[in-house]
Amino acid sequence: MDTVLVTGGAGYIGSHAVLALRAAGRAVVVLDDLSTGDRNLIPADVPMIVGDVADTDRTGALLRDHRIGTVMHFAGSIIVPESVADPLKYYRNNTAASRSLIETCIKTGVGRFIFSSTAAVYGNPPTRMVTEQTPVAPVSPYGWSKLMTEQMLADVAAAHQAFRYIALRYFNVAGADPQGRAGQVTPNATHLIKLACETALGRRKVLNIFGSDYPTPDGTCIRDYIHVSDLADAHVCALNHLEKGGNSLVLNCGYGRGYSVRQVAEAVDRAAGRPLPKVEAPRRIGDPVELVADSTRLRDLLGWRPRVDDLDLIVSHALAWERR
Ligand SMILES: NC(=O)c1ccc[n+]([C@@H]2O[C@H](COP(=O)([O-])OP(=O)(O)OC[C@H]3O[C@@H](n4cnc5c(N)ncnc54)[C@H](O)[C@@H]3O)[C@@H](O)[C@H]2O)c1
Ligand SMILES: O=c1ccn([C@@H]2O[C@H](COP(=O)(O)OP(=O)(O)O[C@H]3O[C@H](CO)[C@H](O)[C@H](O)[C@H]3O)[C@@H](O)[C@H]2O)c(=O)[nH]1
Repeated sequence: MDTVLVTGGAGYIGSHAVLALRAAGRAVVVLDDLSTGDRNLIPADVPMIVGDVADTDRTGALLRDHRIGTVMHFAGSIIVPESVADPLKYYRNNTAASRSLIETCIKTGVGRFIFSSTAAVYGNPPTRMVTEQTPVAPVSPYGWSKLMTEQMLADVAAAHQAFRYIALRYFNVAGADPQGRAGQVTPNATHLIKLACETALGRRKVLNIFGSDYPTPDGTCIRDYIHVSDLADAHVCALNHLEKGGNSLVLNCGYGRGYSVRQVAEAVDRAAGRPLPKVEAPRRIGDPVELVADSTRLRDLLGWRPRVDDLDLIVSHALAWERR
């Protein structure tokens, strides 16, 4: 079996994909510039090249030398408000860097590509449940930078028969490896479950609840939180699909049910054994009211079966990681 290249493999989600690939018996090589990642998140015997995916000479040599058959492309910049303040960083490190990497794949004959996309491509969707047919309408440069990469992949796959891809649109990724081998280290992360756990451990004074007047049962926003290990498994399913000759796909990744900000905070209270300090704050600009993934296609087309679909488990794994 061919080796899999995991770009951004020293980051939060990529490191869990490395663990899932190894558990599936696959050979893996990581390419990461360590701008936000950490070498310690991946097993010591996984080869890691420190470099930028946009460095075409180095990446081309890597693809050839390691006989890479599939690229899983996690590397990128991920902070939505930062993308509003510095859009060119996102069009460089997400869109342009992905263009370079895709071109290197075409030049070296790598025919399978699995891409980390995002629910941010939907912007503020008109319906509660989001299917892959829901119109895309990003509201941030981050969302656009990812949608442009999806479009490149579709165009390149149409032009080159030997190239197939799967774009996985992640909803809210959370939790940590149940065995404590990896978790979120991303600096300046703005994610609710990470911040709530940091607050529960006294590293932050208070958890802001951004908006409590939304048209939802408890007034706070609703999201579909997917355990990072289940998401990592979805990548192994995607790899199997492409290796069996399956066609290119765009797939939502979530569980299909949502929790409110307050419900998440209460789950952190339960995991920590005491209530964390919370304060009601104004709405955060750009937040959609409710984002829940219809993940029927992921289940039906890839045979994905979640193993940790439980908010209390997600939160307890995230808290255990923060305590480490
Ligand atoms: N975390 C989420 O909730 C979420 C949601 C949707 C999509 N995504 C996507 O998933 C992917 C992984 O996100 P994450 O949460 O693991 O973030 P992360 O910051 O932990 O990981 C990104 C990794 O990529 C590396 N990197 C960044 N730019 C690089 C470059 N040019 N060349 C080589 N390496 C580079 C970083 O050092 C880091 O290890 C990203 O593409 C992100 O957009 C994440
Ligand atoms: O301290 C906080 C942090 C977040 N929230 C709220 O919690 C919900 C979830 O917020 P996150 O920042 O955890 O996640 P987002 O839904 O904003 O965005 C995440 O999911 C998106 C896809 O849906 C993108 O992929 C993006 O990269 C990723 O951060 C939102 O209503 C937000 O307002 C708070 O109330 N307080």
